[in-house]
Amino acid sequence: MSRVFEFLEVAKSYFLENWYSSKTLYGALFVYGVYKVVYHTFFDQLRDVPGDWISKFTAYKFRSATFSGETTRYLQGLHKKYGPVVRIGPNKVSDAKTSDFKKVMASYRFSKSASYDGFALVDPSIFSTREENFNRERRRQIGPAFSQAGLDSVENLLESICIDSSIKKLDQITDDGNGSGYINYFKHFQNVTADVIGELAFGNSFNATENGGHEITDWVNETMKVSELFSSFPILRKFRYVLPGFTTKDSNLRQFCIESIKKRRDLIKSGKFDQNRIDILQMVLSAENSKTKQPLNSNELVAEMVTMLIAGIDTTSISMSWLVAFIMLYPKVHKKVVDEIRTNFPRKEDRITYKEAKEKLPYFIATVYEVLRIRGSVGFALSRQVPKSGVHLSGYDIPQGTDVLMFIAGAHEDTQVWENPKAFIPERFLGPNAESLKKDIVAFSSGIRVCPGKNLAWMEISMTVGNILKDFDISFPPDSKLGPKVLDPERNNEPKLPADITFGTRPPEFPERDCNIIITKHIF
Ligand code: HEM
Repeated sequence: MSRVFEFLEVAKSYFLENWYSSKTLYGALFVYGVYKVVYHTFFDQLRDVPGDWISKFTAYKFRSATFSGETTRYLQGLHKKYGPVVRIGPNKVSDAKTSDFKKVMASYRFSKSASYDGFALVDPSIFSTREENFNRERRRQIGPAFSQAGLDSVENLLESICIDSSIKKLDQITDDGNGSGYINYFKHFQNVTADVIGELAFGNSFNATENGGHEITDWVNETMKVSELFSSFPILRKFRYVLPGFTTKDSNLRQFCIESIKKRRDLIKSGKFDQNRIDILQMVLSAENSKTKQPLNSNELVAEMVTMLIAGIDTTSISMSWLVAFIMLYPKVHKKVVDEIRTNFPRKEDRITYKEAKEKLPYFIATVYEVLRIRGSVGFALSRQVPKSGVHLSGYDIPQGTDVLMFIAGAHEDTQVWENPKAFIPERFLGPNAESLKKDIVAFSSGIRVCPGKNLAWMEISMTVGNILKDFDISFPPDSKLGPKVLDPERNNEPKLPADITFGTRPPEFPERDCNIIITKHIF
């Protein structure tokens, strides 16, 4: 044994003394370079997939776009240049074809990629797991909270947040300002959706709408920043248990989850819990781990609760924000939406529920669809691993093990599906093809891992925005840098939109600058 160590020592000192002066290193690098060029030219199975030359060797450009919030623009640019399937790394392609999207998402054969590991610094959850059985189990356990029966059981709660608290807050602001006042709609919507998730996944509203915010949104943002860092630089995951702030183990967020679980358990024990209420918290508390046959332990519970915060708050509030942004920038659409709402709901005391919006407000619903298409709230591409059999996507054979990134914003510009995809045209969802086009919206993904919160999100969006447009006139402040007449040459001289940034979701980049509006009480 000691001989082996002796040999290693000698080899080590030889290397340390000679590596810089020796030609060996340069020789080795040269041979490696030649090997790489020959390999990528003749043998690489992705060699025919178009893309920037450098992407054969490194995903650096994609990673740096991800890190700087430019993923959506970077991928859009590549697809414009190279077509529906583009290489973005030695082992990665991005795909912007709707039919490919549906094919890949249809089954568990394409599992989520390793980039989902460590999501939100919690244990695997319904969202981050890459295992079919785990995901199936969680979807079965939590699913009832998102079913029609589940949503019906919390409908009153949802109305009290998305209609009553929201309108009450805005009434206060306009009352203080003699009939009109300023709001930041981005912040307001974030508060409303946080309160919804507070009720459903934590058992109590966070009262963010009433109080103008709740620290939970800051905790979530902090957690997500570190989580994004891990996704861009996976090596950092190895340090997560030794560096402060790199785990939720002792965080405020975790503590908050544990306290909420305790409160719900106490409520159940005291017999005061409404047994008819089927909400997310109740579903995770009554779930059991199929291996241990035990209820979920605290790490598993925290993982699901934190996941719901992240999956449910910003996605929905950002969609509401883009909806308001587009409506305000397109006066004809604005007028049509408001006329439709106020004709069907002519009194202050009328309340627009989701059911009524679907029945009576086709133009408003079409506008929501068009906003989900043209500016969905999820900006990143959903990464999946190609299985053993490989896959044929838009004319390219993609081999096993490749990460295919299914690009939502790209699919929403697929010219085989969407006529004039860059233009904002709600009417496309009222024409003869409307029903089939609705099925081509992949904002909530599609297939086996489609967003379970889709119907909940639709309820929140229609109730919150619909009722605001009924009760208030909205307009740009005089000093606004945006407006229907401020045109953007890069959008074919359509109105300039608030700048956007992608870190998973795709919110306005400067909401404190671009999302301030004046609201004025409508006189009924
Ligand atoms: C407009 C609002 C929303 C949008 C655009 C949206 C979009 C998406 C997308 C694109 C996915 C697929 C992600 C992937 O495969 O990587 C997803 C998954 C998911 N969403 Fe949503 N979502 C929204 C609202 C919600 C809400 C309100 C909740 C719950 C409170 C929720 C819970 C989830 C969960 C748990 C998953 C993971 C499902 C799985 O992997 O099996 N989402 N969502």
